[in-house]
This record gives sequence, structure tokens and C-alpha cells, in this order.
Amino acid sequence: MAACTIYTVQALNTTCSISTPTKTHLGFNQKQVFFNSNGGKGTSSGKMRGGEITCSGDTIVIGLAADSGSGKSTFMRRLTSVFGGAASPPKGGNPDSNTLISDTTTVICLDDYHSLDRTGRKEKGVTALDPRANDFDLMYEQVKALKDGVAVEKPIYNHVTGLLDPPELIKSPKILVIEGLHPMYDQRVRDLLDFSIYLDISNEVKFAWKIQRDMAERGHSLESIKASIEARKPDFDAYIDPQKQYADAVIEVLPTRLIPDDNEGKVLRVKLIMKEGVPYFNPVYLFDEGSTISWIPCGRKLTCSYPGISFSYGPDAYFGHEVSVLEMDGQFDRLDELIYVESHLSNISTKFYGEITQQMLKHADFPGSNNGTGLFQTIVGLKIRDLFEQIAAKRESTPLQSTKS
Ligand SMILES: Nc1ncnc2c1ncn2[C@@H]1O[C@H](COP(=O)(O)OP(=O)(O)OP(=O)(O)O)[C@@H](O)[C@H]1O
Ligand SMILES: O=C(CO)[C@H](O)[C@H](O)COP(=O)(O)O
Repeated sequence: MAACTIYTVQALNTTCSISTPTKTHLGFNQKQVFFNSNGGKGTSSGKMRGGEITCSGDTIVIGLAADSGSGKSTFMRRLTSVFGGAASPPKGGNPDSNTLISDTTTVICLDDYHSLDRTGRKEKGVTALDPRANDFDLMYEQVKALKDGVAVEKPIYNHVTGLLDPPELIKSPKILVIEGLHPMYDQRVRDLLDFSIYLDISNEVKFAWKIQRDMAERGHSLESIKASIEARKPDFDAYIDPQKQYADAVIEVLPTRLIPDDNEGKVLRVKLIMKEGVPYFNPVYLFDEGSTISWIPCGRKLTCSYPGISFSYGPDAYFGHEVSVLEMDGQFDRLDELIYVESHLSNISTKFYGEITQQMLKHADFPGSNNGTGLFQTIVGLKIRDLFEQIAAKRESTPLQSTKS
């Protein structure tokens, strides 16, 4: 970049460097820059000519990958709740928007980067999981712009009509969460992530959840649910599942081992797999960091009806990475007694004693609140808050520095 002059602009705590040897662009207003849904970079006023701009914002970007029906929305509700304030779609916008905005967080759904609508996919014979049905160039441009503090006009994929609706304006938030099928698929997007999570739901459990939701709430038949799972499986295995190797934390949901040959999928064994050495992320541990522990907490302080509860913790390897794994099998009878378990966990990034229990009680009606899915989603939410606060503190002491490493 030639003769780069740095101007601080008013909007969004963002600093933009403008590569111009003269000061003729001083009138440029960063608020007017959009990355439009054709992937182009432009200004609404036309004042910006000739120069290249590079902005460095304060936004941290979190990626959440999972198949459809794997609990992403539930996780997002737990995460935004940790930051306080309610999350809602952009005010006055498209009622079918997939975006959720709260004071601190903006959650965008990567389905909005489908390049083929429902009919287009049908005609070409590709599923939504296939990279050919998604526009990764635009995803990269827009996530980068938001990370850099620049607003974008993001397309909307309408799940009701199956069409691509006119774009919506998304402003750069403090925390941007990109959730969906492919947040870690494209290396350029992956490199923008400050933290990444993969929800790994085993086939048996995914099937049980999908039946519960799509039969009960959406009126689908058992046969059509089975057929849709089967049709998605090859692309899921090829394009979605491999992303877990890149995740900083994986929540793996499996059938219980406490009930022999259980096929109901109600009692779950859930693992929280936490990568070691991730900046600003200290894995949670049980009793003694780095040791291997098995713990049955049932007894005087924790009521457990059949089949009971068991925890385990220890070091392991995951796709060649050193990880710590915390596992919970079984379910809680009484959520208020969760405080007993919480008090034996360390590095949980709570701000006060009992914060996990309080969060779980607050959302007792969310699916998974009585088992490891809710517990570990809540813990990951607290770890993300901690990561955000550490990065913000570091930026305050050393402005304009990259924080990833
Ligand atoms: N932890 C859980 N325990 C039990 N059931 C769950 C859990 N999480 C999700 N489910 C079930 O799965 C369904 C889908 O959950 P959710 O809507 O959060 O997933 P999603 O990944 O956002 O789905 P989609 O992408 O299709 O909108 C819920 O309606 C519920 O039936
Ligand atoms: O895997 C999905 C992600 O949520 C959806 O199936 C995908 O977005 C396609 O949408 P639709 O079901 O509207 O055709």
C-alpha cells in the first residue's frame, strides 16, 4: 500500500487506513461504505475514488457450525442471554430475516449466502450443503467487512418461500456470530474467526430430535424425515462434518451409556472437547487440571433418579490436536442442585458464584436444560464472553494490533 495515511473516522470505533498520497479523501465518511450483495465495494456518496481503504474494527467473530436441527438456535439464545438483553430481528425489516441483533451481539445465519434458491438447487440437483449452492466469496467479503467495522448489505435466504429476498443492512457489532452449515469450510472465512464451535450431534440423536420437531411442530411424516436425513447424509459427510477438525470447542452429543441398548435418545452423553493453546481460551476442568477423573456426583448433595449421572474429565487427542474433554452422561432431576456440580468445575469464566446455575434456571424451558447440552452450551457462552472481554482489554492497552495470536 503506497504512502498510507491513517485517518480515524467517527463511526463504529473503527480506524480506516486510506492509501492515498494526498489528503483529498478527508471528506470520506465511513458510515457510507457498504459491501453490497453483489460482492462489490462502494460508497453511497461517490466521494471515495482511487484510494484503497483498509479498516480495522473491534468486532470479534465467532463461528458456530452444525447441521440443520442440531440445536444452533437454542445455543444462540443461551449465548446472547449471557451478554444480557433480548435478541431480535432487525427492526422494521423483512419479517423472515434470519438475523438476530442484541446490544452486544449480531447473529447472522449463513443460509443467507445460499447462491441457489430452493428451485435452483432442485434444478441443479444439489443440496444446500453443497458448496456449489453457496457464495463463499460474498460470505468472506462481508464477514471481513463486518469484522473491520464496515456495514454490509447482506442477502436474505427466505426459509418460508425458499427464495432469495432483497438484502438487509447489517452494521458491525461488538460480537458477530456466524452460524450455519459452513462457517469453517472456506479457509478465508475460517481465518477471520476468533473462536469456533462445532455442534456434533450423533446420527441417532439427530434423528430423535428431528422426529420430535418435524413431526410434532411441522407436520412431516416419519418416512419423509428419514428420507430427508438420508438425502443429506453424503453431503453432510463430505462438507459439514469435516469442519469439526478446525473447531476450538466441539460439543458432541451421543446416546447414553447408562442405559444398556438405549434407543429412545432422551438421556444423553455429552462431551465438551476443548482445544489446548487457543488464544484467550482456558479449557474448563474438573477437580484437577490435566488429570483423568471419573465422578459420580449423586448422593447427599445431588438428587439423581434412574439412570443417574456420571462425569469424566481428562486430556485426549482430537484430529491431532491436544484437547481436554469434559463429559456428562445422564440428566439432572433438580436444576437448583446444579450448583453442586458447578462448584467442582474450574476455569468456568463466571462473574459470580452460581452464575451457570442461574443461567440454566433462567432458561429451564429450553431443550437440553436438564443435561450436558444445556450445561456445556452455557459454559461455552461464558467462555466467549471472557474471550471478548480479554480481547477488548488487550485492544485498549495496545490499540490497532491484531489479536488472533
Ligand atoms: N439440547 C437439546 N436437547 C433435546 N432436544 C434438542 C436440543 N437442542 C435442540 N433440540 C431439538 O432439536 C430441534 C432443533 O433445535 P434448534 O431449532 O435449536 O436447531 P437448529 O440447528 O437451529 O435448527 P435449524 O437450523 O433447522 O433451524 C428443537 O426443536 C428440539 O426439538
Ligand atoms: O440445511 C439447511 C440449513 O438450515 C436448510 O435445509 C437450507 O438452508 C435449505 O433451506 P430449505 O429447507 O428452506 O430449502
